[in-house]
Amino acid sequence: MKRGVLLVNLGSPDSPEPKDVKKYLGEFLMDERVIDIPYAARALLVRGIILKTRPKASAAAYKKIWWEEGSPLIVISERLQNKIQKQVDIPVGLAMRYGSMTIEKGLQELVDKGVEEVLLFPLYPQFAMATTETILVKAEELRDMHFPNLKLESVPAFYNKADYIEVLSNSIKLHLEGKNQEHLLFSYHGVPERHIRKSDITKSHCKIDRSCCATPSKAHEFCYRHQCLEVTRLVAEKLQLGEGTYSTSFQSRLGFDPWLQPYTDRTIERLGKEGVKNMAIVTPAFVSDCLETLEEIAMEGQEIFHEMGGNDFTTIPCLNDDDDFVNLLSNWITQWHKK
Ligand SMILES: C=CC1=C(C)c2cc3[nH]c(cc4nc(cc5[nH]c(cc1n2)c(C)c5CCC(=O)O)C(CCC(=O)O)=C4C)c(C)c3C=C
Ligand SMILES: [Fe+2]
Ligand SMILES: [Fe+2]
Repeated sequence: MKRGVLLVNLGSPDSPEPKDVKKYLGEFLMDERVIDIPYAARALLVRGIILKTRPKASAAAYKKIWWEEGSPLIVISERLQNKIQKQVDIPVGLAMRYGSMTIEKGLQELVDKGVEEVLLFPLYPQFAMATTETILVKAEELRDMHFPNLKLESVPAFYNKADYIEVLSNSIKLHLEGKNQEHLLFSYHGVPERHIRKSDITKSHCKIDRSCCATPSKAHEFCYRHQCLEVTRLVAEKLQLGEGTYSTSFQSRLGFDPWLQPYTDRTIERLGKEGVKNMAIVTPAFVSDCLETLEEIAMEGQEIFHEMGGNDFTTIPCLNDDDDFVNLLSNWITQWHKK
């Protein structure tokens, strides 16, 4: 069987104009795995409330980070794809879960190259229903509708793979050289707490308390919170970070439901108030820099820190198309191809 790979990331609007942002947010937020409430309530919330105001504000934020070549997330994902393609012998496609670079087009391009078996590669280190799961479900739906003979496999969450932790830790170390930060904050994209309970395959383990994510359980294969806390723990171990010099928080909450805590903006505020003058922040839920890292963290986060009296605020870039990350993903793809 001829094999190929489809890298899949989240997606971005076609442009930072409010009409394109509205179209993109409409598709994204109407996904039942992102806003997981019944269809009628979701439509009312998204089309009746969120899309009336958010596109203008989001478009203004996108304008601040947009590159000449396009959305950073898309441009970086394309660079990653091109570099991986140079290292592996099978076709490597790229698609986005939302927006114009659809998974359907990505699968079609691979099929046109004669591919009969596709390795779906969600570009997320941690599993979440709003990211990995929605990609896999969408790809299966498309296969059943348009490509009935195509075989699909997928790469599981890679948050705890030793070689990934090594590449991430080395990148953090490199970007912190000579920085002397007092605190390193690991900020992950948040999700509503309800998502964690829904993904708990044991239906009883996840209590979102101090101990559940540290107590071994089958639930952890699909527990976003456990997987984020593990990345922090493993990197801290590798870099020998001292107790109290690092912590974990969750960013980008939307709406009024409780999301995973502590929240990043409040944590930055607290650190500044406590007298921390020099902090750094890393965002390991994202493999590519995007709106949430370039604007929410590097711009807004920095502003909060300075307002609270902080001085140096270092934002560590995502792994993007760094050579070590390219080598890592290419190795995994080659291993799969040879199996
Ligand atoms: C209920 C809403 C949302 C959930 C749940 C959610 C989960 C989630 N998202 C990412 C990664 C990204 N999200 C990005 C932008 C973004 N996310 C939401 C909402 C939810 N995300 C919104 C409304 C937006 C758009 C921007 C805004 O209006 O604030 C991005 C950036 C995209 C870009 O174009 O740069 C990424 C990446 C993860 C990993 C995740 C769950 C783990
Ligand atoms: Fe998001
Ligand atoms: Fe847990």
